[in-house]
Amino acid sequence: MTPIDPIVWIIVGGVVALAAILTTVLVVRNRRQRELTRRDRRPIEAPAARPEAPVEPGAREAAVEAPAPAPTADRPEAAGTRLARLRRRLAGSNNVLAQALLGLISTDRLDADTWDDFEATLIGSDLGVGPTTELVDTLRKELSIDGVNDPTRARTVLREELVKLADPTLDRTLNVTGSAGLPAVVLVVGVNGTGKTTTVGKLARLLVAEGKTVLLGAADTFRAAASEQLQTWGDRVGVETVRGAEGADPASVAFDAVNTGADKGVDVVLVDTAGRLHNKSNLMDELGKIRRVIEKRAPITECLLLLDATTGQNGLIQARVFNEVTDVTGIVLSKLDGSAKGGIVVQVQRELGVPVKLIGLGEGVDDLAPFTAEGFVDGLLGE
Ligand SMILES: Nc1nc2c(ncn2[C@@H]2O[C@H](COP(=O)(O)OP(=O)(O)OP(=O)(O)O)[C@@H](O)[C@H]2O)c(=O)[nH]1
Repeated sequence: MTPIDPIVWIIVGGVVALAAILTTVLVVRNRRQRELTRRDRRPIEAPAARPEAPVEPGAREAAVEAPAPAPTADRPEAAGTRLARLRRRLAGSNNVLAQALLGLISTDRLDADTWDDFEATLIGSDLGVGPTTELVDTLRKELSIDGVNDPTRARTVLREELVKLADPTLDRTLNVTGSAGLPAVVLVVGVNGTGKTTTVGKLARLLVAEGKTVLLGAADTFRAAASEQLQTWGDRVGVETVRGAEGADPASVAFDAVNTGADKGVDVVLVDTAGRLHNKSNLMDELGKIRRVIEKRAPITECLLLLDATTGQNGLIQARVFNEVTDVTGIVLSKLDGSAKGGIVVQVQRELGVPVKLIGLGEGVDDLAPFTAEGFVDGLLGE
C-alpha cells in the first residue's frame, strides 16, 4: 500500500475543519433568527399608565365638548339625583320669582303695598296679567280669612294655587314610540340660539339610557357649526348622526335621517332644524316642506318647540308664530336656570294650548328634566 502523502492529510484536515466552522456559524445564526422571530411574536405590552394630571376647574366640561372616539354612551345621572339638583338650581338665589313668593309667605303683615309689589314681581316673571290677577285674588281671599300668621298655611295655599296655574292635568308624555315598525320621529323647532341642538343631544342621551336606539338628523344646514355640534353630541352619546353639506336642503337631510333610521330599525329619530325666523311665510314653507318630506317615510310623533325662558315676551311672540305655522305638540323651556322668568311656563301653556314637556336648567349634559307642575312649584318654593 502506497503511504498517503502528508500534503493530502493536511488538505483533508483543512476541509474538515472549515466544514465544522461553517456548520457552527450556521447553527448559531439560525438559533438567533429563531429567537428574534419568537420575540417579535410576543404580544405588545401596554405602556404603564401615566398618573392622571390634576384637573383644572372647568376642564372636564371642555373635554366633554370633544367628540368621544368610542361609540359607547355614558350613562346619565340617576333621575332622582338629577331632579333634586335641578330643583335646587330652580330655587337659586337669583330667581326673583322664588324670592318674591317666599317673601310673601314669610311676611307677618300683608298691606296694600306688599300686594302691589307681589303683583309687579309676578308680572315681571312673565306669569302674564291674567294668571297674576287670578293668583293674587285667590291668595288675598284665602289669606285674609286665615291671615299669614301661620306661615305653613300660607305656604300650602300658595303651593296649591301655583300648581293649579301650572296645570297638573296636562298630558306631558313625550311620544317617542313609533308604530308599524317605523321609528318615532321627534322634530325640534325654534328660533336660533334657543337651545335646539343642545336639547337634541341631551334628549338623545336620556333615550339611550332608557335602552332606546336613536339616530340624529342634522337638518340645521344653515349654520355649518350646528351639524358639527350635533355630530359631537351623537359621538358622545354613541349614536349615528346623519348630516348634509352646508347649505343643503334641510328637508332632504331630514328625509335621509328618517329613511336611514327606518332602514336600520332604530326606535327614535331626532331631527334638529335651523328654524330661521326670516318671515312667517318663509318659515311656514321651510317647516312645511320638512314635515311633508319626512312624513313620506314615517309620521312625526312629536314636534317640540324650544323657547328660551330669558327672552320673555319676545320668545312668546316667536312661539306663537311657530305654533301657527307648524303643529307643535310640546314645549321645551330652556335656560330656566338663573332666569327670573319662570312664570312663562304658565303663560306659554295658556296662550299656545300646548304643555311644557321638558325644561332646560343649564348647559351641562344632564341639565334637562321632564316638567311636572308639582316638581316645578316645589323647586320654586325650595321644598
Ligand atoms: N344656561 C343655559 N344655557 C343653555 C341651555 N340650553 C342651551 N343653552 C346654551 O344656549 C346656547 C345655544 O344653544 P344651541 O343648542 O346651539 O341653540 P340652537 O337653537 O341649536 O341654535 P342654532 O343652531 O343657531 O339654531 C349654547 O351655548 C347652549 O349651551 C339651558 O337650559 N341653560
